[in-house]
Amino acid sequence: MTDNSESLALWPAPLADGAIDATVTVPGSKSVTNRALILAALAADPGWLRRPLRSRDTLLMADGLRALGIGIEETVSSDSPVSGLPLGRGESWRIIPTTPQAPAAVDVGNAGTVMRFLPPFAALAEGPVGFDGDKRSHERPLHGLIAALRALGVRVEDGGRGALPLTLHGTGSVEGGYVEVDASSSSQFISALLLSAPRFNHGVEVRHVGATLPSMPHIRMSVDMLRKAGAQVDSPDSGGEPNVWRVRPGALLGGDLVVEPDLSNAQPFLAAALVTGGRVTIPDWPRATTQPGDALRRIFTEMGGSCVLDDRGLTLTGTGRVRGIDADLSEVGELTPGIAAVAALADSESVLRGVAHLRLHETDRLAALTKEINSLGGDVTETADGLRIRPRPLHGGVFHTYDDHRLATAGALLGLLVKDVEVENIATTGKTMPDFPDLWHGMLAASGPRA
Ligand SMILES: O=C(O)C1=C[C@@H](OP(=O)(O)O)[C@@H](O)[C@H](O)C1
Ligand SMILES: C=C(OP(=O)(O)O)C(=O)O
Repeated sequence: MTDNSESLALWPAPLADGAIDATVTVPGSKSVTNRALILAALAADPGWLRRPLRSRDTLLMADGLRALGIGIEETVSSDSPVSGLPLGRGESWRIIPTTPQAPAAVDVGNAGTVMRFLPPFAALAEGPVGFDGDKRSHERPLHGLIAALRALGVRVEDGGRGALPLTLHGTGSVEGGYVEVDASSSSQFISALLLSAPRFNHGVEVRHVGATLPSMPHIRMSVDMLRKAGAQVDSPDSGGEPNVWRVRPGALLGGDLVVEPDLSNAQPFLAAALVTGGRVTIPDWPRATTQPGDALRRIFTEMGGSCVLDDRGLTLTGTGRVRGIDADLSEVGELTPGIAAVAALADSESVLRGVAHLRLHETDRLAALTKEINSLGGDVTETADGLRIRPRPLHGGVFHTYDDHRLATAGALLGLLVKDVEVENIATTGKTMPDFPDLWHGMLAASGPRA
Protein backbone atom coordinates (compact mmCIF):
# COMPACT_ATOMS: atom_id res chain seq x y z
CA MET A 1 0.00 0.00 0.00
CA THR A 2 1.36 3.39 -0.93
CA ASP A 3 -0.10 6.18 1.18
CA ASN A 4 -0.88 9.01 -1.17
CA SER A 5 -4.01 10.13 0.64
CA GLU A 6 -2.99 13.73 1.32
CA SER A 7 -3.29 15.28 -2.10
CA LEU A 8 -6.01 13.40 -3.92
CA ALA A 9 -9.56 14.55 -4.63
CA LEU A 10 -12.46 13.08 -2.69
CA TRP A 11 -15.56 11.86 -4.55
CA PRO A 12 -18.82 11.95 -2.57
CA ALA A 13 -20.20 8.47 -3.24
CA PRO A 14 -23.89 8.75 -4.14
CA LEU A 15 -26.34 7.14 -1.72
CA ALA A 16 -29.16 4.97 -3.06
CA ASP A 17 -32.39 5.65 -1.24
CA GLY A 18 -34.16 2.75 -2.88
CA ALA A 19 -33.68 -0.25 -5.09
CA ILE A 20 -31.45 0.17 -8.14
CA ASP A 21 -33.19 -0.66 -11.41
CA ALA A 22 -31.01 -0.08 -14.46
CA THR A 23 -29.39 -1.45 -17.57
CA VAL A 24 -25.66 -0.74 -17.66
CA THR A 25 -23.52 -1.23 -20.75
CA VAL A 26 -19.98 -1.86 -19.53
CA PRO A 27 -16.89 -1.26 -21.70
CA GLY A 28 -14.74 -4.01 -23.21
CA SER A 29 -12.55 -6.43 -21.32
CA LYS A 30 -9.04 -5.32 -20.37
CA SER A 31 -7.72 -8.87 -20.41
CA VAL A 32 -9.21 -9.66 -23.84
CA THR A 33 -8.16 -6.32 -25.36
CA ASN A 34 -4.53 -6.60 -24.26
CA ARG A 35 -4.21 -10.23 -25.38
CA ALA A 36 -5.83 -9.43 -28.72
CA LEU A 37 -3.37 -6.57 -29.26
CA ILE A 38 -0.36 -8.84 -28.70
CA LEU A 39 -1.74 -11.61 -30.92
CA ALA A 40 -2.65 -9.19 -33.71
CA ALA A 41 0.83 -7.63 -33.49
CA LEU A 42 2.38 -11.09 -33.97
CA ALA A 43 0.12 -12.05 -36.87
CA ALA A 44 1.11 -12.53 -40.48
CA ASP A 45 -1.43 -9.98 -41.73
CA PRO A 46 -3.39 -6.96 -40.44
CA GLY A 47 -6.33 -7.47 -38.12
CA TRP A 48 -9.24 -5.61 -36.50
CA LEU A 49 -10.27 -5.16 -32.91
CA ARG A 50 -13.88 -3.99 -32.45
CA ARG A 51 -15.11 -2.35 -29.24
CA PRO A 52 -11.63 -2.47 -27.63
CA LEU A 53 -11.40 -1.18 -24.09
CA ARG A 54 -9.99 2.34 -24.11
CA SER A 55 -8.43 2.76 -20.66
CA ARG A 56 -5.03 3.45 -19.15
CA ASP A 57 -3.94 -0.21 -19.26
CA THR A 58 -4.97 -0.78 -22.88
CA LEU A 59 -3.61 2.54 -24.13
CA LEU A 60 -0.29 1.68 -22.47
CA MET A 61 -0.30 -1.66 -24.30
CA ALA A 62 -1.10 0.04 -27.61
CA ASP A 63 1.62 2.67 -27.04
CA GLY A 64 4.13 -0.03 -26.06
CA LEU A 65 3.43 -1.92 -29.26
CA ARG A 66 3.69 1.30 -31.28
CA ALA A 67 7.09 1.98 -29.67
CA LEU A 68 8.11 -1.43 -31.02
CA GLY A 69 7.01 -0.51 -34.54
CA ILE A 70 3.50 -1.99 -34.68
CA GLY A 71 0.89 0.12 -36.45
CA ILE A 72 -2.34 0.70 -34.52
CA GLU A 73 -4.92 2.95 -36.16
CA GLU A 74 -7.86 4.00 -34.02
CA THR A 75 -11.14 4.84 -35.67
CA VAL A 76 -14.23 6.02 -33.87
CA SER A 77 -17.28 6.10 -36.06
CA SER A 78 -20.86 6.83 -35.13
CA ASP A 79 -21.65 4.43 -37.92
CA SER A 80 -20.86 1.15 -36.21
CA PRO A 81 -18.78 -1.19 -38.36
CA VAL A 82 -20.26 -4.12 -36.45
CA SER A 83 -23.79 -4.86 -37.54
CA GLY A 84 -26.26 -4.85 -34.71
CA LEU A 85 -24.25 -2.62 -32.39
CA PRO A 86 -25.85 0.63 -31.27
CA LEU A 87 -24.46 3.85 -32.70
CA GLY A 88 -21.66 5.42 -30.72
CA ARG A 89 -20.09 2.07 -29.89
CA GLY A 90 -18.31 1.74 -33.18
CA GLU A 91 -14.72 2.19 -32.08
CA SER A 92 -12.34 -0.11 -33.95
CA TRP A 93 -8.58 -0.49 -33.96
CA ARG A 94 -6.72 -1.74 -37.01
CA ILE A 95 -3.46 -3.46 -36.14
CA ILE A 96 -0.70 -3.61 -38.72
CA PRO A 97 1.94 -6.12 -37.63
CA THR A 98 5.63 -6.00 -38.37
CA THR A 99 8.79 -7.53 -36.91
CA PRO A 100 9.25 -5.79 -33.53
CA GLN A 101 11.76 -2.94 -33.79
CA ALA A 102 14.44 -1.81 -31.32
CA PRO A 103 15.77 0.32 -29.73
CA ALA A 104 12.59 1.20 -27.88
CA ALA A 105 11.34 2.29 -24.48
CA VAL A 106 8.09 1.02 -22.99
CA ASP A 107 6.08 2.59 -20.13
CA VAL A 108 4.10 -0.16 -18.40
CA GLY A 109 2.32 2.16 -15.92
CA ASN A 110 0.99 -0.27 -13.31
CA ALA A 111 -0.50 -2.67 -15.83
CA GLY A 112 0.31 -6.31 -15.04
CA THR A 113 -0.65 -7.30 -18.57
CA VAL A 114 1.78 -4.79 -20.08
CA MET A 115 4.73 -5.45 -17.75
CA ARG A 116 4.36 -9.24 -18.26
CA PHE A 117 3.01 -9.72 -21.81
CA LEU A 118 5.28 -7.25 -23.64
CA PRO A 119 8.81 -8.44 -22.65
CA PRO A 120 8.56 -11.83 -24.46
CA PHE A 121 7.21 -9.96 -27.50
CA ALA A 122 9.98 -7.34 -27.33
CA ALA A 123 12.59 -10.11 -27.11
CA LEU A 124 11.84 -10.77 -30.80
CA ALA A 125 13.36 -7.38 -31.71
CA GLU A 126 17.03 -6.89 -32.48
CA GLY A 127 18.48 -4.43 -29.97
CA PRO A 128 17.72 -2.97 -26.56
CA VAL A 129 14.18 -2.44 -25.25
CA GLY A 130 13.80 -0.65 -21.90
CA PHE A 131 10.81 -1.24 -19.60
CA ASP A 132 9.78 0.99 -16.72
CA GLY A 133 6.56 2.12 -15.07
CA ASP A 134 4.88 3.53 -11.97
CA LYS A 135 6.65 3.19 -8.62
CA ARG A 136 4.38 0.26 -7.75
CA SER A 137 5.43 -1.57 -10.93
CA HIS A 138 8.93 -1.92 -9.38
CA GLU A 139 7.41 -3.92 -6.52
CA ARG A 140 5.17 -6.22 -8.54
CA PRO A 141 6.45 -9.76 -9.22
CA LEU A 142 8.42 -10.26 -12.43
CA HIS A 143 11.27 -12.54 -11.31
CA GLY A 144 9.65 -15.74 -12.62
CA LEU A 145 9.23 -14.26 -16.07
CA ILE A 146 12.75 -12.78 -16.16
CA ALA A 147 14.22 -16.17 -15.18
CA ALA A 148 12.12 -17.90 -17.85
CA LEU A 149 13.21 -15.47 -20.56
CA ARG A 150 16.84 -16.04 -19.63
CA ALA A 151 16.32 -19.81 -19.76
CA LEU A 152 14.87 -19.35 -23.26
CA GLY A 153 18.01 -17.55 -24.40
CA VAL A 154 17.07 -13.88 -23.91
CA ARG A 155 19.55 -11.42 -22.35
CA VAL A 156 17.85 -9.42 -19.60
CA GLU A 157 19.58 -6.66 -17.65
CA ASP A 158 17.69 -5.99 -14.42
CA GLY A 159 20.47 -4.84 -12.07
CA GLY A 160 19.95 -8.05 -10.07
CA ARG A 161 16.56 -6.80 -8.87
CA GLY A 162 14.40 -9.44 -10.53
CA ALA A 163 11.95 -6.61 -11.18
CA LEU A 164 11.44 -3.43 -13.17
CA PRO A 165 13.09 -1.34 -14.48
CA LEU A 166 14.89 -3.62 -16.95
CA THR A 167 16.37 -3.74 -20.43
CA LEU A 168 16.04 -6.65 -22.83
CA HIS A 169 18.72 -7.17 -25.46
CA GLY A 170 17.04 -9.06 -28.28
CA THR A 171 18.86 -10.72 -31.15
CA GLY A 172 15.95 -10.68 -33.58
CA SER A 173 14.73 -14.15 -32.58
CA VAL A 174 14.02 -16.25 -29.48
CA GLU A 175 15.07 -19.89 -29.36
CA GLY A 176 12.22 -20.97 -27.08
CA GLY A 177 11.80 -24.58 -25.96
CA TYR A 178 11.32 -26.09 -22.49
CA VAL A 179 11.13 -23.82 -19.45
CA GLU A 180 10.07 -24.14 -15.81
CA VAL A 181 8.30 -21.20 -14.19
CA ASP A 182 7.08 -20.56 -10.68
CA ALA A 183 3.89 -18.62 -11.42
CA SER A 184 2.48 -18.77 -7.90
CA SER A 185 2.73 -14.97 -7.65
CA SER A 186 1.03 -14.31 -11.01
CA SER A 187 -0.62 -16.38 -13.72
CA GLN A 188 0.48 -13.65 -16.12
CA PHE A 189 4.01 -15.18 -16.29
CA ILE A 190 2.53 -18.21 -18.04
CA SER A 191 0.16 -16.22 -20.26
CA ALA A 192 3.05 -13.96 -21.26
CA LEU A 193 5.22 -16.85 -22.46
CA LEU A 194 2.37 -18.60 -24.27
CA LEU A 195 1.15 -15.51 -26.14
CA SER A 196 4.42 -14.77 -27.97
CA ALA A 197 5.54 -18.41 -28.30
CA PRO A 198 4.17 -19.04 -31.82
CA ARG A 199 6.97 -16.75 -33.00
CA PHE A 200 9.75 -18.45 -30.98
CA ASN A 201 11.94 -20.77 -33.12
CA HIS A 202 10.89 -23.85 -31.14
CA GLY A 203 7.66 -22.54 -29.65
CA VAL A 204 7.50 -23.15 -25.93
CA GLU A 205 6.82 -25.85 -23.36
CA VAL A 206 6.06 -24.19 -20.02
CA ARG A 207 5.88 -26.16 -16.79
CA HIS A 208 4.56 -24.39 -13.69
CA VAL A 209 6.60 -25.59 -10.69
CA GLY A 210 5.21 -23.47 -7.82
CA ALA A 211 2.95 -24.62 -4.99
CA THR A 212 -0.16 -22.76 -6.18
CA LEU A 213 -1.31 -21.19 -9.43
CA PRO A 214 -3.80 -18.31 -9.30
CA SER A 215 -6.21 -17.06 -11.97
CA MET A 216 -6.54 -20.21 -14.08
CA PRO A 217 -9.38 -18.72 -16.17
CA HIS A 218 -6.94 -16.06 -17.37
CA ILE A 219 -4.52 -18.77 -18.56
CA ARG A 220 -7.46 -20.49 -20.30
CA MET A 221 -8.24 -17.15 -21.94
CA SER A 222 -4.69 -17.02 -23.35
CA VAL A 223 -4.96 -20.57 -24.67
CA ASP A 224 -8.41 -19.98 -26.16
CA MET A 225 -7.39 -16.75 -27.90
CA LEU A 226 -4.16 -18.32 -29.21
CA ARG A 227 -6.14 -21.21 -30.70
CA LYS A 228 -8.66 -18.82 -32.28
CA ALA A 229 -5.70 -16.98 -33.86
CA GLY A 230 -4.52 -20.25 -35.41
CA ALA A 231 -1.92 -21.44 -32.89
CA GLN A 232 -1.52 -25.07 -31.90
CA VAL A 233 -1.63 -25.32 -28.12
CA ASP A 234 -1.66 -28.31 -25.75
CA SER A 235 -2.99 -27.53 -22.31
CA PRO A 236 -3.95 -29.40 -19.13
CA ASP A 237 -7.62 -28.82 -20.09
CA SER A 238 -7.21 -30.55 -23.43
CA GLY A 239 -5.92 -33.82 -21.99
CA GLY A 240 -2.34 -32.61 -21.46
CA GLU A 241 -0.23 -33.04 -18.34
CA PRO A 242 -1.26 -30.94 -15.32
CA ASN A 243 0.69 -27.65 -15.09
CA VAL A 244 2.20 -27.99 -18.59
CA TRP A 245 1.38 -25.90 -21.67
CA ARG A 246 2.89 -26.33 -25.15
CA VAL A 247 2.68 -23.87 -28.05
CA ARG A 248 4.04 -24.89 -31.43
CA PRO A 249 5.84 -22.40 -33.67
CA GLY A 250 3.69 -21.14 -36.54
CA ALA A 251 2.03 -18.17 -38.21
CA LEU A 252 -0.91 -16.41 -36.56
CA LEU A 253 -3.90 -15.05 -38.45
CA GLY A 254 -4.81 -11.38 -38.38
CA GLY A 255 -8.41 -11.74 -37.28
CA ASP A 256 -11.44 -9.58 -36.65
CA LEU A 257 -12.47 -9.73 -33.03
CA VAL A 258 -15.33 -8.08 -31.13
CA VAL A 259 -14.20 -7.60 -27.53
CA GLU A 260 -16.61 -8.90 -24.86
CA PRO A 261 -17.72 -6.54 -22.08
CA ASP A 262 -15.44 -6.63 -19.05
CA LEU A 263 -17.33 -8.92 -16.68
CA SER A 264 -15.09 -8.01 -13.73
CA ASN A 265 -15.97 -4.38 -14.32
CA ALA A 266 -19.66 -5.37 -14.39
CA GLN A 267 -19.19 -6.47 -10.79
CA PRO A 268 -19.93 -3.17 -8.97
CA PHE A 269 -23.16 -2.68 -10.95
CA LEU A 270 -24.39 -6.23 -10.30
CA ALA A 271 -23.40 -5.78 -6.66
CA ALA A 272 -25.49 -2.58 -6.56
CA ALA A 273 -28.57 -4.61 -7.49
CA LEU A 274 -27.68 -7.25 -4.91
CA VAL A 275 -27.21 -4.90 -1.94
CA THR A 276 -30.19 -2.63 -2.68
CA GLY A 277 -32.61 -5.48 -3.48
CA GLY A 278 -32.90 -4.06 -7.00
CA ARG A 279 -32.26 -5.20 -10.54
CA VAL A 280 -29.39 -4.57 -12.97
CA THR A 281 -29.04 -5.89 -16.52
CA ILE A 282 -25.65 -6.05 -18.26
CA PRO A 283 -26.23 -6.32 -22.04
CA ASP A 284 -24.00 -8.51 -24.24
CA TRP A 285 -23.02 -10.87 -21.40
CA PRO A 286 -21.38 -13.73 -23.33
CA ARG A 287 -23.03 -17.19 -23.27
CA ALA A 288 -19.59 -18.78 -23.14
CA THR A 289 -16.45 -17.02 -21.97
CA THR A 290 -13.11 -17.57 -20.27
CA GLN A 291 -13.47 -14.33 -18.28
CA PRO A 292 -13.31 -14.97 -14.52
CA GLY A 293 -16.14 -12.45 -14.01
CA ASP A 294 -18.58 -15.06 -15.30
CA ALA A 295 -18.20 -16.67 -11.86
CA LEU A 296 -20.18 -13.71 -10.45
CA ARG A 297 -23.37 -15.48 -11.52
CA ARG A 298 -22.59 -18.29 -9.05
CA ILE A 299 -20.98 -16.15 -6.34
CA PHE A 300 -23.68 -13.47 -6.19
CA THR A 301 -26.39 -16.15 -6.32
CA GLU A 302 -24.78 -17.74 -3.27
CA MET A 303 -24.73 -14.31 -1.64
CA GLY A 304 -28.48 -13.89 -2.07
CA GLY A 305 -29.11 -12.66 -5.64
CA SER A 306 -30.84 -14.38 -8.50
CA CYS A 307 -29.35 -14.35 -12.02
CA VAL A 308 -30.99 -14.80 -15.42
CA LEU A 309 -28.97 -14.90 -18.65
CA ASP A 310 -31.16 -14.31 -21.70
CA ASP A 311 -31.29 -12.22 -24.89
CA ARG A 312 -31.21 -8.97 -22.90
CA GLY A 313 -27.97 -9.97 -21.19
CA LEU A 314 -27.35 -10.92 -17.56
CA THR A 315 -29.94 -9.66 -15.08
CA LEU A 316 -29.19 -9.85 -11.38
CA THR A 317 -32.14 -9.32 -9.06
CA GLY A 318 -31.53 -8.77 -5.37
CA THR A 319 -33.87 -10.43 -2.92
CA GLY A 320 -33.29 -7.87 -0.20
CA ARG A 321 -31.14 -10.37 1.69
CA VAL A 322 -27.37 -10.43 1.37
CA ARG A 323 -25.65 -13.50 2.73
CA GLY A 324 -22.02 -13.97 3.71
CA ILE A 325 -19.92 -16.48 1.80
CA ASP A 326 -17.04 -18.86 2.46
CA ALA A 327 -15.20 -19.01 -0.84
CA ASP A 328 -11.87 -19.91 -2.40
CA LEU A 329 -11.27 -17.02 -4.80
CA SER A 330 -7.88 -18.15 -6.14
CA GLU A 331 -9.29 -18.56 -9.66
CA VAL A 332 -11.00 -15.19 -9.60
CA GLY A 333 -8.69 -13.05 -7.45
CA GLU A 334 -9.52 -9.80 -9.22
CA LEU A 335 -13.13 -10.10 -7.97
CA THR A 336 -12.01 -10.03 -4.31
CA PRO A 337 -12.34 -6.28 -3.57
CA GLY A 338 -15.93 -6.20 -4.88
CA ILE A 339 -16.90 -9.38 -3.04
CA ALA A 340 -15.34 -8.02 0.16
CA ALA A 341 -17.45 -4.86 -0.11
CA VAL A 342 -20.66 -6.90 -0.54
CA ALA A 343 -19.57 -9.15 2.34
CA ALA A 344 -19.22 -6.09 4.61
CA LEU A 345 -22.93 -5.34 3.91
CA ALA A 346 -24.13 -8.94 4.37
CA ASP A 347 -26.09 -10.44 7.26
CA SER A 348 -23.49 -13.09 8.15
CA GLU A 349 -19.73 -13.61 8.25
CA SER A 350 -17.62 -14.24 5.14
CA VAL A 351 -14.26 -15.93 4.71
CA LEU A 352 -12.43 -15.24 1.44
CA ARG A 353 -9.56 -17.68 0.81
CA GLY A 354 -6.82 -18.48 -1.71
CA VAL A 355 -5.83 -14.90 -2.52
CA ALA A 356 -2.51 -14.28 -0.74
CA HIS A 357 -1.05 -13.10 -4.07
CA LEU A 358 -3.34 -10.04 -3.93
CA ARG A 359 -0.77 -8.51 -1.56
CA LEU A 360 1.27 -7.80 -4.71
CA HIS A 361 -1.49 -6.48 -6.96
CA GLU A 362 -2.07 -2.76 -7.70
CA THR A 363 -1.68 -2.30 -3.95
CA ASP A 364 -1.63 -4.78 -1.06
CA ARG A 365 -5.34 -5.42 -1.52
CA LEU A 366 -5.76 -7.49 1.64
CA ALA A 367 -4.23 -4.77 3.84
CA ALA A 368 -6.06 -1.98 2.01
CA LEU A 369 -9.50 -3.61 2.22
CA THR A 370 -8.98 -4.40 5.90
CA LYS A 371 -7.88 -0.87 6.75
CA GLU A 372 -10.51 0.97 4.71
CA ILE A 373 -13.56 -1.13 5.61
CA ASN A 374 -12.52 -1.01 9.28
CA SER A 375 -12.13 2.76 9.11
CA LEU A 376 -15.86 2.91 8.26
CA GLY A 377 -16.66 0.82 11.36
CA GLY A 378 -16.24 -2.65 9.84
CA ASP A 379 -14.65 -5.75 11.30
CA VAL A 380 -12.25 -7.26 8.78
CA THR A 381 -9.19 -9.32 9.64
CA GLU A 382 -6.46 -10.54 7.35
CA THR A 383 -5.76 -14.26 7.29
CA ALA A 384 -2.69 -15.94 5.79
CA ASP A 385 -4.41 -16.22 2.41
CA GLY A 386 -7.39 -13.89 2.49
CA LEU A 387 -9.92 -12.03 4.62
CA ARG A 388 -12.47 -12.72 7.36
CA ILE A 389 -15.30 -10.20 7.24
CA ARG A 390 -17.83 -9.79 10.03
CA PRO A 391 -20.55 -7.34 9.00
CA ARG A 392 -21.06 -4.38 11.35
CA PRO A 393 -23.11 -1.20 11.02
CA LEU A 394 -20.91 1.15 8.97
CA HIS A 395 -20.56 4.93 9.08
CA GLY A 396 -19.31 7.56 6.65
CA GLY A 397 -15.71 8.56 6.15
CA VAL A 398 -12.93 8.72 3.59
CA PHE A 399 -12.29 5.48 1.70
CA HIS A 400 -8.66 5.58 0.54
CA THR A 401 -7.90 3.78 -2.72
CA TYR A 402 -4.07 3.52 -3.10
CA ASP A 403 -4.15 3.93 -6.91
CA ASP A 404 -6.27 0.76 -7.14
CA HIS A 405 -9.26 0.86 -9.48
CA ARG A 406 -10.97 -2.04 -7.70
CA LEU A 407 -10.60 -0.37 -4.28
CA ALA A 408 -12.33 2.69 -5.78
CA THR A 409 -15.31 0.73 -7.10
CA ALA A 410 -15.55 -1.18 -3.80
CA GLY A 411 -15.73 2.17 -1.97
CA ALA A 412 -18.47 3.39 -4.31
CA LEU A 413 -20.50 0.27 -3.56
CA LEU A 414 -20.24 0.80 0.21
CA GLY A 415 -21.29 4.41 -0.33
CA LEU A 416 -24.55 3.28 -1.94
CA LEU A 417 -25.79 2.08 1.45
CA VAL A 418 -23.59 4.02 3.89
CA LYS A 419 -24.17 7.77 4.18
CA ASP A 420 -21.27 10.19 3.66
CA VAL A 421 -18.64 7.90 2.19
CA GLU A 422 -16.03 9.85 0.23
CA VAL A 423 -13.93 7.81 -2.20
CA GLU A 424 -10.41 9.11 -2.70
CA ASN A 425 -9.21 9.53 -6.29
CA ILE A 426 -12.14 8.01 -8.15
CA ALA A 427 -10.17 8.80 -11.32
CA THR A 428 -8.00 5.79 -10.56
CA THR A 429 -10.83 3.70 -12.09
CA GLY A 430 -9.34 4.94 -15.39
CA LYS A 431 -6.91 2.00 -15.22
CA THR A 432 -9.66 -0.18 -16.66
CA MET A 433 -12.90 1.86 -16.67
CA PRO A 434 -12.54 5.63 -17.18
CA ASP A 435 -16.33 5.94 -17.53
CA PHE A 436 -17.01 4.55 -14.06
CA PRO A 437 -18.26 7.74 -12.34
CA ASP A 438 -20.63 8.51 -15.23
CA LEU A 439 -21.88 4.94 -15.47
CA TRP A 440 -22.46 4.87 -11.70
CA HIS A 441 -24.40 8.16 -11.67
CA GLY A 442 -26.27 6.99 -14.80
CA MET A 443 -27.28 3.79 -13.03
CA LEU A 444 -28.68 5.81 -10.13
CA ALA A 445 -30.44 8.29 -12.40
CA ALA A 446 -32.06 5.45 -14.38
CA SER A 447 -33.37 4.01 -11.15
CA GLY A 448 -35.71 6.98 -10.71
CA PRO A 449 -36.27 9.58 -8.01
CA ARG A 450 -36.14 7.08 -5.15
CA ALA A 451 -32.56 6.06 -5.92
O1 LIG B 1 -3.99 -12.22 -17.41
C1 LIG B 1 -4.77 -11.34 -17.06
O2 LIG B 1 -5.41 -10.63 -17.86
C2 LIG B 1 -4.99 -11.15 -15.60
C3 LIG B 1 -4.59 -12.13 -14.72
C4 LIG B 1 -4.74 -12.01 -13.25
O3 LIG B 1 -3.45 -11.70 -12.74
P1 LIG B 1 -2.75 -12.50 -11.53
O4 LIG B 1 -2.65 -13.93 -11.90
O5 LIG B 1 -1.44 -11.80 -11.38
O6 LIG B 1 -3.65 -12.30 -10.33
C5 LIG B 1 -5.73 -10.91 -12.87
O7 LIG B 1 -5.69 -10.67 -11.50
C6 LIG B 1 -5.46 -9.64 -13.65
O8 LIG B 1 -6.39 -8.66 -13.31
C7 LIG B 1 -5.62 -9.90 -15.14
C1 LIG C 1 -4.77 -7.29 -10.81
C2 LIG C 1 -5.29 -6.50 -11.77
O1 LIG C 1 -4.61 -5.94 -12.80
P1 LIG C 1 -3.20 -6.22 -13.51
O2 LIG C 1 -3.54 -6.59 -14.92
O3 LIG C 1 -2.47 -4.93 -13.41
O4 LIG C 1 -2.52 -7.35 -12.77
C3 LIG C 1 -6.74 -6.16 -11.76
O5 LIG C 1 -7.20 -5.55 -12.74
O6 LIG C 1 -7.44 -6.46 -10.77
